[in-house]
Amino acid sequence: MTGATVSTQSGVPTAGSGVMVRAEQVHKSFGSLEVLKGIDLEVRSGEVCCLLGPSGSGKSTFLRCINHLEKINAGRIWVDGDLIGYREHGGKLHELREKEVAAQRRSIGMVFQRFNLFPHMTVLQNIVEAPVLLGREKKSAARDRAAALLERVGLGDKLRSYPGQLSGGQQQRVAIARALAMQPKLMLFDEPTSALDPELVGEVLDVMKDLARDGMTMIVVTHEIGFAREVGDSLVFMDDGVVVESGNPREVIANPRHERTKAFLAKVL
Ligand SMILES: Nc1ncnc2c1ncn2[C@@H]1O[C@H](COP(=O)(O)OP(=O)(O)OP(=O)(O)O)[C@@H](O)[C@H]1O
Repeated sequence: MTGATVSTQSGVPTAGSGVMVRAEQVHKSFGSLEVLKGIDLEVRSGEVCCLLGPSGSGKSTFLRCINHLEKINAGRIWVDGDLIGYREHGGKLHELREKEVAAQRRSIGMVFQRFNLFPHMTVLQNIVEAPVLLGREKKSAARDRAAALLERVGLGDKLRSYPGQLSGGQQQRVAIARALAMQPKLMLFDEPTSALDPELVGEVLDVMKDLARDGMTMIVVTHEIGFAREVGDSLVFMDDGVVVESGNPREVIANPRHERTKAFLAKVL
């Protein structure tokens, strides 16, 4: 989209306006496969948005577009007033430089289905490494904060353990602490509990509930309907690259308006 003319829209979100994420007509294709077909979505600061939908509907791709892991083909995404991937200047869009992209990515934490921890590093090193590598703070300060974050996710006694010595639920909690170490404005969760044994799901959801209570803005791709109902401020149901319906999670779950939402909920409930 470099050099594309910017349409002068009213109501473009600015930093501190209360809108953390706005997506407008986001399109994404892989070759001839159109995966996102015009996604519109807004998440206000401090809200938890739960993204539901069948396999292949484009949920992960959408999260990856927010976090620069994929590049959109058309549309716009703002995070806290920053246009993702682009800068507007003289009525045109210009692609951000690598450093600017890195800065945007640092403000967004992402937790994946698989924890992707470094197996040869201790839990503490796994968390300290990113902020130190990025030159954000001295190692001693980063270690103190990492230890406090591990305490927060209930792993204060596992600092010196290696990932292989932990359960899946504990590893996922380390991954959450690692994402928080960058002090993100926004947390994206891509099916954070779907690789876990059922008895470990609750401990990860509890950490996420705690984050939500503290006012973290979160977009959560999940099939945990109970979590969406209890914690979600909004529920967005996606199918085949479009938002089919969205609203208050309790209302959508109790009274889905669209047949596709009804069919999906009937399967997962
Ligand atoms: N890098 C890629 N290259 C080609 N196709 C891709 C790529 N990433 C995703 N896709 C395709 O895009 C479609 C949507 O995938 P995506 O992972 O976003 O769906 P999803 O809703 O998150 O599904 P799931 O719940 O199974 O994770 C799928 O058909 C997938 O095969």
